[in-house]
Amino acid sequence: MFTNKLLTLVLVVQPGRVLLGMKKRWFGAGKWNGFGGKVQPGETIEEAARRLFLPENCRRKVASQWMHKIGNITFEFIGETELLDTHVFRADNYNGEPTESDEMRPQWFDSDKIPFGQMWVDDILWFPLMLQKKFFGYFKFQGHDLIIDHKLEEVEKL
Ligand SMILES: Nc1nc(NC2CC2)cc(N2CCOCC2)n1
Repeated sequence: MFTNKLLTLVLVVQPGRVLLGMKKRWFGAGKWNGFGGKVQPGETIEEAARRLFLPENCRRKVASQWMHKIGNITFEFIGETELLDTHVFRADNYNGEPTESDEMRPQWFDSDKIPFGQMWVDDILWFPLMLQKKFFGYFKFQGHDLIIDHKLEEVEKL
């Protein structure tokens, strides 16, 4: 019997570069990743993605279509009953200046120099899809560094 934890992940992709953040604490600390986290009770997945990515003073200024959903990845960890149901968005029209927070230290990376060695091990598998398509993914992990099984499927609609 599994329970689902709803999570968001926002990637800012611009011509030739991707914005990532160095996670400074808690789950995934020490890894580069997109921006996101837990969906709170009473908010939609999209509202959570905005809240977790946009600083409070910018939220009103950014139109709702500033991001679009491009993926949904389910992570299972052997021996654990909670699945991470992660909803992935791209925010290509974001032209703000990313600022460091308690959680994340932002940095731009050339698209051909993504630091996969310092990221979750699944990222190298789905990032190429994220740049072009929409996709469903499923990853079964043993611990946090070993992928036992995975599926990736490009889709027209999520
Ligand atoms: N890129 C990435 N890869 C993940 N892999 C699974 C842990 C093994 C999780 C994850 N996030 C989960 C937490 O919320 C942000 C995104 N983000």
